[in-house]
Amino acid sequence: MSEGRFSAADHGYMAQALRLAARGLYTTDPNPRVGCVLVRDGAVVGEGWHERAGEPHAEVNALRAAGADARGATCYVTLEPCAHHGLTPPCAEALVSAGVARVVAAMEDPNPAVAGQGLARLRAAGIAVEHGLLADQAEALNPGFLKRMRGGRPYVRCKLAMSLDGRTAMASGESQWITGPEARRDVQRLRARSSAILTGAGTVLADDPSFTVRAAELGEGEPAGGLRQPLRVVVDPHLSTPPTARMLSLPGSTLILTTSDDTAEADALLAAGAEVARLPGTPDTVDLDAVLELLGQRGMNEVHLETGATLAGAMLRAGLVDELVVYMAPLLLGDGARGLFHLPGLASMADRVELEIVDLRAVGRDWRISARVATRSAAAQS
Ligand SMILES: Nc1nc(O)c(N)c(N[C@@H]2O[C@H](COP(=O)(O)O)[C@@H](O)[C@H]2O)n1
Repeated sequence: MSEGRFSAADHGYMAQALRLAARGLYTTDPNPRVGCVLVRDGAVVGEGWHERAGEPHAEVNALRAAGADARGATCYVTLEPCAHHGLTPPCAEALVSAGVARVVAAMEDPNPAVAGQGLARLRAAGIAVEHGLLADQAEALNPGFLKRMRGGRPYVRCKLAMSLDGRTAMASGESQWITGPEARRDVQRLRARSSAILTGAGTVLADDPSFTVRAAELGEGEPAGGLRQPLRVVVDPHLSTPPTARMLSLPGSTLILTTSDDTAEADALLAAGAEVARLPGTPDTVDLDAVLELLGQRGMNEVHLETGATLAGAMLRAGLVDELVVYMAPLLLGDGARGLFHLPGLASMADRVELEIVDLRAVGRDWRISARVATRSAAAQS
């Protein structure tokens, strides 16, 4: 739907609502990031954003701020107001009760519990309702929530760091530190916005990573209410993660996904604080479709894939990666050093993986390249 029918003032207020929504970037999971602005007689009378699941939605926070001034106001909201009773009551009812005159939503909510019913409820109450203003920006705020609501699976962002000659580590495996401190801080932001960090047992064995979000490195101050730690998920067909792995003793939870039925190893991991789940696959591989299916069922929106060339290559080949974020450092690591993806069987140009670079920027002394991958579901639609 064309955005041309909206005024410059409409655009400005929706842009303000989008900025408010972004304040929930690290905190709203598994809920979407949503912002709301109430305007009456050319003045903002209330604004709000959704901060945390179980707490008031953006519209309710804006209505509370506006009080009686909400009557006759226009509500600019970045996602269709909800119509259902979830953890909180329906926002559409609250907007009707407050007497708002017009609602402009950036986009419809694909949550099957909402899906147009919020807008319909407002229209039924005689409120002027429009949607489709700055919809692309609203969509970009919540890639994981929207993908999960539409298809049940999370959005997968694969983070990689490489030298200018495309290497991730020396042949010996030595890899610390390819990128500079600014890029590492940027990675903390990617982790902090994610529901889960997905890795392979090979990475756990080689690097003993912590995979935590650390307030001191995030560089944005700790959100009120504390930092949310993404769920750490290890793809581990042989249950080779040691119970002494560093991540098991750090804040947050760890889920080990395996095809092994070795109960002694599973019990040792359980005793160390991990959760162990069995999935389909072979003795040497966990079915990666089943991994994403499970994470979607568990309400994971954005999955941050931080792993070695084997799992990264398998995810890419299976069409399960939505976005690559590659940090390129001004270094040459030379022959014999390791590459980004293990892609066996990619033999001819017909097998190539197509990417679309959507953003390129300097991060400290490094470059960050963000690229969209043609995923299996997108390829099937084209
Ligand atoms: N329009 C709108 N504004 C917000 O601030 C929201 N958080 C949502 N979320 C939608 O409602 C569902 C969550 O409802 P509860 O918090 O459990 O009541 C979420 O799945 C979205 O569909 N919408």
